[in-house]
Amino acid sequence: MDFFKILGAGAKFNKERFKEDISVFRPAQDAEHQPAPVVDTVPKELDFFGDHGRKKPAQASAVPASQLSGSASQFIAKEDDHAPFKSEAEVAAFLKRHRIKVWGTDVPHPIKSFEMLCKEHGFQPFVLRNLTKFGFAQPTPIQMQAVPVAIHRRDLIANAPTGSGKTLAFLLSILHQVHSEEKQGFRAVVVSPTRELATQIYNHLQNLTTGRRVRVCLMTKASAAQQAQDPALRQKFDILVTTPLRLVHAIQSGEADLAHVRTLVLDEADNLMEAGFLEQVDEILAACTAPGLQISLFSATMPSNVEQMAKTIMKDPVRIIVGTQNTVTEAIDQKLVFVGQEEGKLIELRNMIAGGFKPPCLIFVQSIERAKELFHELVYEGINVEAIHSERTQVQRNRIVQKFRSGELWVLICTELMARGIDFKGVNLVINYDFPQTAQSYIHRIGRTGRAGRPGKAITYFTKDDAPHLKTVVNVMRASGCDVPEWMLKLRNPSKRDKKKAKRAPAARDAISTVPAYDAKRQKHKRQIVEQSKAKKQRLAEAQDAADH
Ligand SMILES: Nc1ncnc2c1ncn2[C@@H]1O[C@H](COP(=O)(O)OP(=O)(O)OP(=O)(O)O)[C@@H](O)[C@H]1O
Repeated sequence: MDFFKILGAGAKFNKERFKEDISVFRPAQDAEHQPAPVVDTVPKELDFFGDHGRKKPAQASAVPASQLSGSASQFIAKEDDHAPFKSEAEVAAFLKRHRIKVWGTDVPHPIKSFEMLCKEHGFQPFVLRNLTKFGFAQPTPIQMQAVPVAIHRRDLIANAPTGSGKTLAFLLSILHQVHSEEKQGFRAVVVSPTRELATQIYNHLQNLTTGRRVRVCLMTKASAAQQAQDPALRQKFDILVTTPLRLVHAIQSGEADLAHVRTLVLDEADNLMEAGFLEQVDEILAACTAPGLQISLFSATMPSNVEQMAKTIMKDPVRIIVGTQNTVTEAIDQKLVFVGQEEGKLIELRNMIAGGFKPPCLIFVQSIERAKELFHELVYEGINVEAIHSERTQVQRNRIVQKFRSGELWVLICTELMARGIDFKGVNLVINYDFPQTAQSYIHRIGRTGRAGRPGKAITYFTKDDAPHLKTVVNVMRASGCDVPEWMLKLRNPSKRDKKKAKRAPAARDAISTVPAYDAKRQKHKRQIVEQSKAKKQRLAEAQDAADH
């Protein structure tokens, strides 16, 4: 038990040590003068995704650190920012400076600025206008390299940290492709794992197409039904944003026709290529029958087996990695907190709330049931708290997301549903109330904070039952530049079997409750009855709403 007490000291992030990592998600001018990267291959002990020994990319040549040191002028656009590259050596130095690594044949040169999109790549002026209008002044490193690769219609595997601007990277290349008014129906499709993320991508796209007749469809039950009734409507859309299941239903029922699709983007690709989604992705690929389909995969995590699988559906892909693969941005202050037993978590959380904390805050738990339990514990704490999970209706989910975005909600309890891709600006704190089941889950969950260069904090609670899996998170912390105590590094990595088991099902845990077990059971039963009746009322109200419209 003493051993675990020591763990309570946690591990702290060393900001000084890895401060150059911030360049991987800041727009270009921030990154311009960051020091050259030190790590090009993943050390064996940190190789939790099995990528050890990957060769260095050909393009990255050494640049003297003296040429890269920062100064106040790094925030001022330089004259030659819009000028084409003069030599391959200049390209290599540029890539190195921005911690961009590229693999592939005949890789197109990166862009130095958004202006280059119009000057060199034939983008229409409205794109630049809208980028400026919505505050995108300079490309981030992933945008610098992924956009030219995709507009040259090369298949692409893009791996960059959470919050580093991957969405804009794939949306810009789609806009380049669909600017003509062909009206053939969907020419580009973006698939993302959740409705929330699809909605966010759709909204982003709406902003970027302001003032243009590019028609974007967010596929919902209602929009699919509309298109089923009026096939002519389908012809009017250029870009489709959807989740896999919704799209497969639409394909099977004839509501969606992907015969003219020339660009397919899988966002959170490693998630989409996991068991639950893989069949659906196969079906979507089979429905894209146009010759020369270009496929792009984007994610902050890309395990090597997924990458191997992806390559079987791609032609001569270009692979881009920004920063060190499968790590977390330096902007996030990561901490592990030992809480003893399950009930220690609630004590720790209440202490933190009583001591004052800086909202907005996201709290991740491992199941819907636990999200409900924690909500009932926190609802009387005097903080504005809500819980979001897949049992809430879509209307409720939209309303909660909107309230959290507006600051009306301070604390949002969520399941894995919200772990990927969701961009809440300014989340200050992520708490892993339940220990994440995989390294990917940890990276994506805590990646909801520390986005676009903003600072953030992540706290992960662990009990003595989580100890065998502790090393999974320790490895990510270490690879991201945290100072982790020596003894933590000496912990054994979980075995392959343990990893598989953890991935398959979350750990068994006592209910989240401050009342004795028997009372808790009775309270839970009462709560279930109240919730069922509330849900019924909500469904009736929504049905009534729909009928009124
Ligand atoms: N060039 C840019 N300049 C300034 N802000 C940007 C730029 N590109 C993107 N952003 C902002 O950065 C934030 C994160 O972007 P985005 O959601 O695309 O991250 P991501 O890399 O897809 O993260 P995740 O892996 O979590 O999905 C967003 O708020 C976005 O508006």
